[in-house]
Amino acid sequence: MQRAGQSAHWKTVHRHMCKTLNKSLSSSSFQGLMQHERLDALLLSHLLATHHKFLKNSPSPKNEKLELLDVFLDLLPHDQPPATPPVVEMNFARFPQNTVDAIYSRFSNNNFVIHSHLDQVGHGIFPLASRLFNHSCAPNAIMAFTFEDNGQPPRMLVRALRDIKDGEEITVPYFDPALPYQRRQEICQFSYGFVCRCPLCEFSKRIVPISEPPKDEDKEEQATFERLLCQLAFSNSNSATIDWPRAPLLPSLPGQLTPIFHEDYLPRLSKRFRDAAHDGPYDLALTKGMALLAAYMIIYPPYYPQTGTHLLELAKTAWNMTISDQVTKEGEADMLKSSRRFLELASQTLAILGKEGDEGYGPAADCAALRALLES
Ligand SMILES: C[S@@+](CC[C@H](N)C(=O)[O-])C[C@H]1O[C@@H](n2cnc3c(N)ncnc32)[C@H](O)[C@@H]1O
Repeated sequence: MQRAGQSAHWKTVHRHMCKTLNKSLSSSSFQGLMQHERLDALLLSHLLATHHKFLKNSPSPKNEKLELLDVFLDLLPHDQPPATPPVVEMNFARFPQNTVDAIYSRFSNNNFVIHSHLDQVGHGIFPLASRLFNHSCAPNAIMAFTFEDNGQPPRMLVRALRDIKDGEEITVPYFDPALPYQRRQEICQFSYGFVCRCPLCEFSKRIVPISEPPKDEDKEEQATFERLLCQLAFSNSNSATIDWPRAPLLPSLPGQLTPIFHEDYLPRLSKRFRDAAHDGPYDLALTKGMALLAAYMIIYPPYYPQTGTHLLELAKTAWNMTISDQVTKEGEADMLKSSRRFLELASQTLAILGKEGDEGYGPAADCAALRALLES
């Protein structure tokens, strides 16, 4: 059944693209595009090939594919899409520029990144979501995706991160809100054609240019910085009793801590955490991991998926500490409590994202495996 479907699809659409595809993909104009523009070029060309085929052969308004294209063309266009849309060369005459422009101006504006456990796996248009959900870097909901193993496209689910009041707008993140401010504004402006005025962007706008974070060589300055960060995010220093902040932390962020928004800060800190969590020493991993968790609690809303996956890594690191030779008997009991608490918060958080298609692997399975170890 699936094979027959694929072969029909090839006849209708792929043959228009594929004969010239290899030549096109190796051309200097295609190679000069950014990674996401290449993906857009392929998707856009596919859409144009579909449009071409069905308009040419079946102009009846009852045609299902044409109706889908009508839905697509009814979406909000980008005011000023790039002058030259990226298009892969195809096996038929050039499209009229106004057709390409009409499609492209709706294309990037309504594209969503499809992810599985936060790894980007593609782009997609979901017409209902495209009509309903605006972006915020301080969203009250997230998008999750489910993947069925039956050749059907992924399904998008929108899940609330907290109670949403009657009449309050439901907003989702179109990209990772922890990206540097300038990068976030570029994506909003160039891909979607708007200026983001969410609380995180309004705050970020006031603190540019952002001062440099303490350097790795400045151990003392760095330790003071991380202590301050944890004091702001956690009401006490005991990792076994940490919780989500009761109110947003951003408004009370002192000036000394604004370097957490510097473009180098999060990538450097998460690398130091990952390296130490992998190779040890685990006490260093926990110090860096707590500082990173504190930064996430300031930047992301509570129960945000990225914080959930980090909490899971912290739970694993605390468990590894208990079975290492770095810990005393008393310290071991404390680390077990911390690991349980990290795992509890991680499980609550990742439950909101859901399984994203996995069975037997992925964060849900990791949580179950660690829970079994902690209960043994
Ligand atoms: C996926 S659509 C969202 C639904 C759209 N507002 C509609 O009415 O069809 C994306 C477009 O909505 C607008 N948009 C999304 N988030 C916005 C925001 N935070 N501020 C202003 N405009 C926004 C932009 O025009 C963007 O290109």
